[in-house]
Amino acid sequence: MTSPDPSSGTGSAVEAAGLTLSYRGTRAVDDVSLDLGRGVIGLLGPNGAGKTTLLRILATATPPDKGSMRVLGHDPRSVRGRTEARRVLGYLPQNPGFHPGFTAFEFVDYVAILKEMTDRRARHAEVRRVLDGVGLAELRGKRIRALSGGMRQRVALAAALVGDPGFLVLDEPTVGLDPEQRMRFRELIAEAGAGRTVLLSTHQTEDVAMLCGRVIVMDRGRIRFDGTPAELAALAEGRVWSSTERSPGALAGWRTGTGEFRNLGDPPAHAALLTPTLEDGYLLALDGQPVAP
Ligand SMILES: Nc1ncnc2c1ncn2[C@@H]1O[C@H](COP(=O)(O)OP(=O)(O)OP(=O)(O)O)[C@@H](O)[C@H]1O
Repeated sequence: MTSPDPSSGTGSAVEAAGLTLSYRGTRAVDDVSLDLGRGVIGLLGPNGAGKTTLLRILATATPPDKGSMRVLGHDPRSVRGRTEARRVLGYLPQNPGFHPGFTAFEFVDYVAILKEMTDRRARHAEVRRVLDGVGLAELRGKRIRALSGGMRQRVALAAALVGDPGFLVLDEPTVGLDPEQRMRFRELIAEAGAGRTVLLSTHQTEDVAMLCGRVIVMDRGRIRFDGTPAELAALAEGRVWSSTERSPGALAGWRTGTGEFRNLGDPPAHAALLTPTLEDGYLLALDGQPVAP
């Protein structure tokens, strides 16, 4: 592969400037600029924030109306640049479009064919490698319709890993997984993040807390926060407190299992402050204007 190696130096794997895309008047992505280096980067945001649209743009599945980007040095505005960018990126979409009659092997092989791996022997070796890597060596001959949700997500991840891409785009890969499957999947994502850039969209703040060195919060098409998970949690420092009744200054407050209320917002004087979580910081980042750590 001829693309720059993101593991060398401090160069960003992905650079984007002013990305904008509207759907009939709705700015799904509104002037987004990003530099993504190595590691697992979390993308959080409420429904309709524009996460999927941004991921589709970065994965070269949808061109933006405005703005520019480079994926491992390749500019997807030209056909050649797009082809090169697609060679060095892997994309796990929200709906991977499985043909349920395919086996795991056939599906990943199909994706490898789309990635223009024409040498059958080398391609099949690569399909076996990625399926082994996600723990599906034994199940590669099984039909996708017979696999559990967690196993299907592994097939989708294997497909995204074909060709050992330097940039991996994962759109809500842990949705619908039970806690054990989610934990297993986190192991695979963390492994995939070693030595490459992984952009992980999720609604699970816990995924971000467990996996990511950096988190980006998006809302209404714009980036509201970009920093470490600890910095996101710290936005709620001094703004989470417990009380015996719901406080009037609380943006959110609920009675917990202990009978005490846990409140988030503007605390009254002498409030019994609690340690904030990443979710508290996330909710405050959504509530306010763009915030810097
Ligand atoms: N193909 C489309 N046609 C029209 N509007 C769209 C299309 N795709 C997305 N949108 C709109 O763009 C906005 C952003 O949607 P997007 O799916 O990117 O958000 P999201 O953050 O991924 O949401 P979710 O977490 O629910 O997946 C929403 O207002 C959505 O309704």
